[in-house]
Amino acid sequence: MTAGETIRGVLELTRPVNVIAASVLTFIGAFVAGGVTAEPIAVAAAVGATALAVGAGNAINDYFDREIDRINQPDRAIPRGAVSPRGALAFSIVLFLGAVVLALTLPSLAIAIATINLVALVAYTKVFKGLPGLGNALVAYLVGSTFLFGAAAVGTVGDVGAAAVLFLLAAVATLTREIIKDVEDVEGDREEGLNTLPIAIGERRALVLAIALLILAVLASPIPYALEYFGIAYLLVVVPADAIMLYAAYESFDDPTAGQSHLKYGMFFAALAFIVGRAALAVPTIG
Ligand SMILES: CC(C)=CCC/C(C)=C/CC/C(C)=C/CC/C(C)=C/COC[C@H](O)COP(=O)(O)O
Ligand SMILES: CC(C)=CCC/C(C)=C/CC/C(C)=C/CC/C(C)=C/COP(=O)(O)OP(=O)(O)O
Ligand SMILES: [Mg+2]
Repeated sequence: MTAGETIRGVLELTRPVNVIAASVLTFIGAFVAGGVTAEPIAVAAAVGATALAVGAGNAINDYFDREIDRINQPDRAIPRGAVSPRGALAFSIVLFLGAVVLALTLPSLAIAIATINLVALVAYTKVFKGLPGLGNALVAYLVGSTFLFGAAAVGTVGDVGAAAVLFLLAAVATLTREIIKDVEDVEGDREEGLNTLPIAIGERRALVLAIALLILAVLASPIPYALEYFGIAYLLVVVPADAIMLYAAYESFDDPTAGQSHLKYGMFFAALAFIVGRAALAVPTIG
């Protein structure tokens, strides 16, 4: 294994796309709370803590999942031999420590959220992942919590309503995708004795539950506009995002791999709608 292959493997452990996406969500939380210009250092610390925490959580997940991934995802860094299990664990610990250092510079509510999240990230794979629906719900909470964390980092959760609505929309959409991902991973999860939701209630029932949850989130997606948290530009972006997410969930009945992947694109597009919607409020002509 060359040094370049090892470095690529280590970076891969963090799942950099998710690191960037989750960091953007934390920034949106601070943005919606109106604190980005007032508290730029705190926003930077919160975004940095999120990035390190997500990288750490993904790396420790791959460390604990190394045997499952030999079945489900053999091309991942540890099963393909690019990174040793011990190396992955050590890397994760360093990232977790960095997240703690940055989080400790923030207000107490943000520190409390970070503490809960960091413990959850360590515990997820070994404690919650194999419990039907609970592991999915924990990941959904973690994604949604970024909005609360960003708002808390700037010293105010602002209008709690705005952060709470974004929390719920992101959490429910993530819960849908996590269930679909578990349908995709049924073979390896069953080999490892994990009692995930699709294994507990059946793959089709799990997919029906997943799409039902997403429909609820899509029906609720105009709320940020209706409550005037976001401008009309939000609707122009979130409606196509909703369509992509609904199609992806429907697609999952035949192809959960394609469905969960396309659902992620729709979710990222929805996150863009949050940014555009809030920015539009600052420009009265397109508010
Ligand atoms: C209806 C509506 C408007 C919903 C809002 C949807 C929204 C904005 C969701 C946020 C999704 C997002 C940007 C998440 C950040 C990326 C992330 C950390 C996802 C969770 O990762 C766990 C996942 O199991 C990792 O698997 P994979 O993505 O395949 O590596
Ligand atoms: C705000 C702070 C301090 C932290 C935020 C933490 C966030 C946003 C976490 C997002 C979710 C995340 C990174 C979870 C880590 C565990 C993980 C990778 C779950 C999914 O893994 P598996 O269920 O094993 O499925 P795959 O490994 O096949 O993707
Ligand atoms: Mg895993």
